Amino acid sequence: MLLRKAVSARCGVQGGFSVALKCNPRFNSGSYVRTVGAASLTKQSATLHPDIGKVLYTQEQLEECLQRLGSQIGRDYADKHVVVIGVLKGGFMFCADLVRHIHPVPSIMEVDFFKASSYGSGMETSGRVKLDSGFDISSLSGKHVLVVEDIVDSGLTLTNVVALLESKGHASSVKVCTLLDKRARRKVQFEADYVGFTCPDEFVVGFGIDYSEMYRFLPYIGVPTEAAIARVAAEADSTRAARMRRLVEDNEVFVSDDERGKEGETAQRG
Ligand SMILES: O=P(O)(O)OC[C@H]1O[C@H](OP(=O)(O)OP(=O)(O)O)[C@H](O)[C@@H]1O
Ligand code: HPA
Repeated sequence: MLLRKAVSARCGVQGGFSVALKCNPRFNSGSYVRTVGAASLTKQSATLHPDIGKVLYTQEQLEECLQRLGSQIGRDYADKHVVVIGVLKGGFMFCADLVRHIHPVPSIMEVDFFKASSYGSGMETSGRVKLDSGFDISSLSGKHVLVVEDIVDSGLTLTNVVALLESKGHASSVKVCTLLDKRARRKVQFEADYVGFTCPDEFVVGFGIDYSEMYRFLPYIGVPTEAAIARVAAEADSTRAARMRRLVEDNEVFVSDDERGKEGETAQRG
């Protein structure tokens, strides 16, 4: 029989983000169990990452949001055959959590992922959206598609994704659920069907959302400090520059003076 001796611990992070945790000593090195709600809090939830200056949405707020969206979507798709498509990479965590909260469960619910990327390693959209060519669009025919995204910013990614699914997918319907809607940044008009939070015009990370591939793992959403942004940009620059130098030294690529200039320009933008 398991010895269930729960030890309460109170942990706090910036901005009143404070949660009561229970730690089961049987699983020693800090296996935390949440005192309320269904999802488990990890040790990370209780500790603010040093690169994060401000938490915008705590794990508890995200949990409430998942429950709200899960009920809305469950109601709307109750008797339908739905294919939930998470947009990679940023949508991986939100999509995985969302499907577990959809209630009632639709008649048939498939889950798939689709790679779309436009930000490269920087903080500004490149405006060019690369869509994954390996995805079998014909499999969507006659089904209801729900695209799940972490954030709508300029609106370019989802405009392209939805246009592609509508023109080539022959789905019965295509709707979009986004965790964050940063309306102030729109470059094209785009309205999501389900929105978690309307997000302020700040560069956010966490819960799947990255800056130069960093911070996707955070269980909350926050804003990185200026020092962290500068450090990560410098690291990305030196990695890119080192890769370029290696390729040139190994004679694997010929880089024209023009291209060297562009590389420098990209590096400055981070
Ligand atoms: O509305 P938009 O301006 O198009 O921005 C939104 C997109 O930007 C981010 O993806 P990113 O290109 O950074 O790729 P990732 O998902 O692999 O992180 C995010 O995950 C969205 O897909
Ligand atoms: O605020 C953001 N953070 C990270 N990636 C993004 N892609 C669009 N907006 C953002």
